[in-house]
Amino acid sequence: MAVRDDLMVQTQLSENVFIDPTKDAVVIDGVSKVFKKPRPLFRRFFNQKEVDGKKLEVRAVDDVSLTIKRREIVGILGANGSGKSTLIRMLSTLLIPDTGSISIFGYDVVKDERMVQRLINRVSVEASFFKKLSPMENLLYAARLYNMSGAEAHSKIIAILTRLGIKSDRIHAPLENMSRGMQQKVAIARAFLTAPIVLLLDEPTTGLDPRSKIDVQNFVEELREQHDATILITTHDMDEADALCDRVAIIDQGRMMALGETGELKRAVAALMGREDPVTMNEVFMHYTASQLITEEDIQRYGSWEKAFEALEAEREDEE
Ligand SMILES: Nc1ncnc2c1ncn2[C@@H]1O[C@H](COP(=O)(O)OP(=O)(O)OP(=O)(O)O)[C@@H](O)[C@H]1O
Repeated sequence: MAVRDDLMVQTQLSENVFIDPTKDAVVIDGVSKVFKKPRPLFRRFFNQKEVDGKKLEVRAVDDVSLTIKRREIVGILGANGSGKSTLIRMLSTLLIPDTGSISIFGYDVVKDERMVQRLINRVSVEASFFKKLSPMENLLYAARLYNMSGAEAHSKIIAILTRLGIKSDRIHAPLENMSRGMQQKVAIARAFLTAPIVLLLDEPTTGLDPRSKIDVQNFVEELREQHDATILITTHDMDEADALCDRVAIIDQGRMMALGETGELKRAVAALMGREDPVTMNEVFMHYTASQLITEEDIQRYGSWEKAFEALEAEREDEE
């Protein structure tokens, strides 16, 4: 009887893949990841933590906590090297957190690695493909790995690639002849093919032209509507974050600096800047990733938010 009750709250997604849809899709709890920088052998021998005053460790992700509900689209925003990809890699079981825990629908990324791998799908620019083969051949290969029948896969592949704006003559031509942006679309198509439960998109629209960007963004929204997908997306494009994400997390040097709906964050930063109109997402980003958070005191001291920002950034550059 207990087993039956259990099954009632579980949804079977495919063979041996069950989720409890009432659980949070992603729970990141106090996660950190430190990388060691390469150092000369004799320094390793003496276990030095610094060389010429420079740290030999990078705290890529520093005590990050974030809970994402099913069907949410959450953006991870941060400058180059702020730790976005490291976080995504830990979510997708490619890296193990040093401290803290991550679960996907209650499955732990370390203990239940195999189940997590079935629930998530990561798209990144480093996607691996057989470059001599066409998009169709590459995607049929991927579909076979997911036990999809050839006929079902074929029609789905045509629909997705067409939807992403890839012309039919390109679908059967070698991938190596396609531009980087086009290849990225094929990587996105591969993730969409299997209608993942949790989709991790690592800078999916970087390098795409404006129309292609919109194609991808619309498709991401469709995926949520039609398949109840939960989507975590890293991007440098603030307009994209604004248009697509229910909430954004801003990270800087591995630390979570802000989390909230874009409108909420815009109003909060506008209030701090003493402005009536909401500020732009670019301004929100600049505010939370400035060398230090700009406080009301700073604004009074320097005369305006902009002047305080410039002064504090100049201080940071001097220190570096
Ligand atoms: N395998 C690794 N070994 C050592 N250091 C690493 C490794 N991977 C990442 N780092 C360092 O960790 C920090 C965070 O890197 P990460 O790639 O997560 O940043 P990011 O926000 O994704 O950057 P970008 O926007 O440029 O892709 C950087 O300082 C980077 O140099």
